[in-house]
Amino acid sequence: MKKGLLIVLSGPSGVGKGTVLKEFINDPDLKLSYSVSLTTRKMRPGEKDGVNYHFVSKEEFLKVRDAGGLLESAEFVGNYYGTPVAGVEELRNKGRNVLLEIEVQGARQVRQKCPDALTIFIVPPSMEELERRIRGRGTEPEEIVQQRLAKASREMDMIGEYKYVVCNDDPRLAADIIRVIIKRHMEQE
Ligand SMILES: Nc1nc2c(ncn2[C@@H]2O[C@H](COP(=O)(O)OP(=O)(O)O)[C@@H](O)[C@H]2O)c(=O)[nH]1
Ligand SMILES: Nc1ncnc2c1ncn2[C@@H]1O[C@H](COP(=O)(O)OP(=O)(O)O)[C@@H](O)[C@H]1O
Repeated sequence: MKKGLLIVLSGPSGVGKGTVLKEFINDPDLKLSYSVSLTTRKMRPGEKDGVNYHFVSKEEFLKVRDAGGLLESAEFVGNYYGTPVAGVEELRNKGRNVLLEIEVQGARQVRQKCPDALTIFIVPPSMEELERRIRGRGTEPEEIVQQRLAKASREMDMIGEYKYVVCNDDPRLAADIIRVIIKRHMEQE
C-alpha cells in the first residue's frame, strides 16, 4: 500500500484555517486524518477536548514533550502547542494522509524530519482583513489580538518556506484549491 502524505497547513491566527479545513477535511477522496494537537491554551466556547485539541496543563505538556512524545512543538503567544508523535506514522503506513494544522516554527521542525511534507500556507487577502477576522471572531481579549497580529506579520515573512501559498478570500474556493493540490500529490507519490 502507498504510504500516506504528511500535509502541513499553516497561516496566521484568524486567517480562516479552521473555516477552510471544514470545507475539505471530510472529503472521502482525500483520505485525510486530522492530527489533534496538544495545547496549553484555554478552550474556546464550542471547542471539544480531544476533537479540536487535547487541552492539557503546562506540566502535562512538558512531561509529554520531554519524554519524546511530540513530533514537533512550539510556543505561540504564551501557550505551548505540539503534535503527538503516536499515530502519525501508523496512519500514514495505513495509507491515510495526515494533516497537521500548525504554526511556522513547528512546520520547520517537521520539514527537517520529513523533507517530503506537503506544506501549504494560507494568507489573508490583506492584513486589514486579517485584523477584521480575528477581532470579528471575538475569542481573544484585545491584548492577545494585538500580540497575534504582530506575530502574523512575522509569520507572513516565512511563506517562502512553503511549497504552496493559498489566499483565503472565499473559503470554498481556497478549499477547492487545496483539494486539487492534495489530489495532485496523491497521484505523484
Ligand atoms: N507548532 C504547532 N503549532 C500548532 C499546533 N496546533 C496548533 N498550532 C498553531 O498554533 C497557533 C495558534 O492556534 P490557536 O490558539 O488554535 O489559534 P487560531 O490559529 O487563531 O485558531 C496556530 O498558528 C495553529 O496553527 C501544534 O501542534 N504545533
Ligand atoms: N474567507 C473568509 N471571509 C470572511 N471571513 C472569514 C473567511 N474565512 C474565515 N472567516 C472568519 O474569520 C474568523 C477566523 O476564522 P478561523 O477559521 O477561526 O481562523 P483560524 O483557524 O485561521 O484562526 C472566523 O470568524 C471566520 O468565520
